[in-house]
Amino acid sequence: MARNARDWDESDVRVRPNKKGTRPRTKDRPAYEDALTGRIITVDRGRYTAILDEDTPEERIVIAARARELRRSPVVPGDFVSLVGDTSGEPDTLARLVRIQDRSTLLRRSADDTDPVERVVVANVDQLVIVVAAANPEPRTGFIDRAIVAAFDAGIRPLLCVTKADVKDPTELLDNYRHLDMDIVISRTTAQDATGIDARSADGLSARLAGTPVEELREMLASKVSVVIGHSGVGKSTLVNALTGAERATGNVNAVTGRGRHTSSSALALRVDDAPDGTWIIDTPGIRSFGLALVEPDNILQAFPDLAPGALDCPRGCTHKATEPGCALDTWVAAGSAGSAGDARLTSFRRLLGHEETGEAKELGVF
Ligand SMILES: Nc1nc2c(ncn2[C@@H]2O[C@H](COP(=O)(O)OP(=O)(O)OP(=O)(O)O)[C@@H](O)[C@H]2O)c(=O)[nH]1
Ligand SMILES: [Zn+2]
Repeated sequence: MARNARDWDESDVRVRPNKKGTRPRTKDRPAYEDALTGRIITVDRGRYTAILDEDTPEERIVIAARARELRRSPVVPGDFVSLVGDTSGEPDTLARLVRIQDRSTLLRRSADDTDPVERVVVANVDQLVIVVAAANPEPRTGFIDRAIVAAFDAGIRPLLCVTKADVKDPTELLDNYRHLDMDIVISRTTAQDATGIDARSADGLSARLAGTPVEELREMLASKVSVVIGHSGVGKSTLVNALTGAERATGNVNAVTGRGRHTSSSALALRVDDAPDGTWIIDTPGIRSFGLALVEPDNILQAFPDLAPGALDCPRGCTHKATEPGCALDTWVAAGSAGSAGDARLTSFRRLLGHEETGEAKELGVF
């Protein structure tokens, strides 16, 4: 089962327990009754950029520092936080961030599959947009499957976006995902004399993307907060820029973040253009994939809904590994119940399952 999103709050974040067992945050809370709520857009060297009074005439960007008692709690893009002190947003002012509000979802990862240390990536996102290129770089199903598992485990809806369909037909890749209830967008560039959306990439070059897929994606993002991940060079920046009008690479941050240059290594929430209020996309330049050390094996299986029913016939305690003599998944796949890509799906599932033992996933270049 997916974790219930409502079960998450900041106490799930790795905070070292207070020795006395008291929780100062709770004790201090009444003092912050006049605090204002902001949405964190980005975090950079101990400074938290928040947007306040969103979509009102008073909307403003406020920079904040964390209160002492929160020093060990990660604050990430997408977090709603309570701010006190100078929340005017005037130049050179600094507000104080006193509380991380309860999170609806929390996307975490371990640095790799054997690293139990969790890092919080983003909070309160509804969707994970997994961006892969049809070619150049070659798509890796292991990467996609791993991201789906991470999304499933966090109670976040995954979407798949395949770029560069002009370079290669992605049909074969997509055969792996036909049996999943997952929305897929196929993006491509179009001829310079055709209509489309010109968008700059991270390398400063402009590509003209076909309009229809970008509009499909824009609709899927509407009124939601989505986080995008993808390997370098897949066209993630181009896509994000097409949706937001931001030109991150050149340092011209979206109007919403206002001042200053943005270091392109930290995650940044951007408003989606021509979309309803509350439509945000969080770009994650440093994050290419997820270690799954924190994910229960059963949640890995549940993220493969084309295989999961086959495991009902497994012997009790079956680990579903390739070495299990009685694993019913082999029969399930051989019978065609998981479709024509069943073999590849089972291999991918087992590779993710085996992660904790071998580190093999990494060596095989699944990342
Ligand atoms: N042929 C083709 N090229 C594309 C497409 N989308 C993006 N590109 C090009 O691919 C290159 C990489 O695009 P970026 O947007 O910089 O890729 P990225 O995923 O942001 O890469 P990093 O910034 O390194 O993370 C650029 O030269 C783009 O113009 C596409 O659909 N088709
Ligand atoms: Zn089994």
